[in-house]
Amino acid sequence: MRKKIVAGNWKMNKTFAEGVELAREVNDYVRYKEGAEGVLVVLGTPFIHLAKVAHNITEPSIMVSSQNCATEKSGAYTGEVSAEMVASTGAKCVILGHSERRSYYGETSPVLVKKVAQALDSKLEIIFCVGEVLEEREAGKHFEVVKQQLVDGLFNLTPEQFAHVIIAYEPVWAIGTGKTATPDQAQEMHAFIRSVVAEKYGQTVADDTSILYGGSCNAGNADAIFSNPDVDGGLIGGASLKAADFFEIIKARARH
Ligand SMILES: O=C(CO)COP(=O)(O)O
Repeated sequence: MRKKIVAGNWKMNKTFAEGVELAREVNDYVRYKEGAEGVLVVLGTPFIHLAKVAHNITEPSIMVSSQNCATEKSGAYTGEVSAEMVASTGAKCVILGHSERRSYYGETSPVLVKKVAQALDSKLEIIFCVGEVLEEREAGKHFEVVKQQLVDGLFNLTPEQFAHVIIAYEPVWAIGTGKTATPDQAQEMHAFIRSVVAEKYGQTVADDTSILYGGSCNAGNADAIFSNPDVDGGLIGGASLKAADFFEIIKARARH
């Protein structure tokens, strides 16, 4: 179902104690302060924080997520963490296909297809990231690139499986750079993504799909980005690392 979502991707930040404290603060904001009504909040923590954070969260509107999972269920894969293990912590979601994983760890679409299958097998929701690099945008290839990432990574799914996917559009040139896409650029790409989903799965499924924007989204620009009809929320990196900043973004999502 299409939802208003604000997801934090902590990336490789926060010691265990710091992460547990940040999650507690976010939980308290959502619980005791006004303004987060109707927003699904996701906390994308490092693996080692998952069990404790999932255990501590009291608010049903907060979902705990990992930032990756393995391509296999179990076995001799030193250093890997499976979707089944993630689910066993109480986490309900996994972020897959982030551009940092695609570029630094060689995650190609065939790898992502396996990870998506594992996540679905373990009943995890999936935040699936797509987005073009600067050269691709400058060459006018951004629509083509994003469509190919969707087709190659997700479109082997049945409509029932696809219902567990949230799409995050993250233009790589906007991630961690302070250079956000303009609200018009975000809307244009989100509408395009929805049309590509509609072509494959039909308009009803497309209308039910949540599409998040990510890339230098913060309390100052969230209102403008979230006011677009095809932007259902945000995937937030740097600005998710302080509870007060993150809560401002949650409130901005709730307002629109
Ligand atoms: O990559 C992102 C979220 O997944 C965005 O990161 P920033 O919000 O730090 O630009």
